[in-house]
Amino acid sequence: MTPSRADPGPSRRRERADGGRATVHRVYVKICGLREPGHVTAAVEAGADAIGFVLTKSSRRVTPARARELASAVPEHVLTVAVFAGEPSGEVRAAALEAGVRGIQLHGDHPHEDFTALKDLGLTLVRAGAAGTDLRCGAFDEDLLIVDAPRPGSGEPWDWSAVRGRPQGRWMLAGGLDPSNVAGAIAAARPWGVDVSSGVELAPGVKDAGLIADFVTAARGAAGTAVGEGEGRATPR
Ligand SMILES: O=C(O)c1ccccc1NCC(=O)[C@H](O)[C@H](O)COP(=O)(O)O
Repeated sequence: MTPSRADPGPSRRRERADGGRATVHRVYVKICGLREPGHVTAAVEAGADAIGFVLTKSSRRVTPARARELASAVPEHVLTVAVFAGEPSGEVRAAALEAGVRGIQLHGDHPHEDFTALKDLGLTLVRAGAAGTDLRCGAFDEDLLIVDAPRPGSGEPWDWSAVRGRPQGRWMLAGGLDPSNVAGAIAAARPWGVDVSSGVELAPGVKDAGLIADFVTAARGAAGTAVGEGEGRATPR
């Protein structure tokens, strides 16, 4: 992984009310399930770090060809990710190459071997699962980890605070986030980044540019956990 792809930039030192100094980490933001060029532009202009295209069974599904079309408009500094859930690694490989994305997200019960089988592509690998999975980013040789609700893409909130201090490394919180609750969720779970789909939609699969901008602004107003400090302590890849 090229560091800039998933690098949130330098943490800032902020003066605390008691005169001490706290490190404020710029929260990494991924907007998932995009299907329209206008929404891709909205996410890029809002300052998203990563954009996801769902290539698995979902109301948000796009074809690899459509994902390629959408990804072609995304600048280099924004990570483009193809999302899969349960497909064999050979199928994932072919679809991701056709889509021309820079990252692959495997959701759910993909075994370690699937990540190993895709490693030679040189793409950013993202592992996603619910809180019961291994919460160490890198445990499956992945570059980024998403800790999600039991039903991905459902928009259902869960007890985000339950994982506070448990995941290690570059991990994103997901599941039921929206512009109104993302700052509270970040305060509760102290993730390195956040990922959203339903919370920036008007209806399943229908994104809204205003909600995307509101979400990025709200997330960026919150202080995330820098990897290697406090609850986020880990050795990132
Ligand atoms: O978005 C989907 O429809 C989807 C379907 C199957 C596997 C994964 C899917 N989405 C993956 C994501 O990364 C979502 O952004 C994440 O689950 C959060 O979704 P939401 O609760 O809707 O914000």
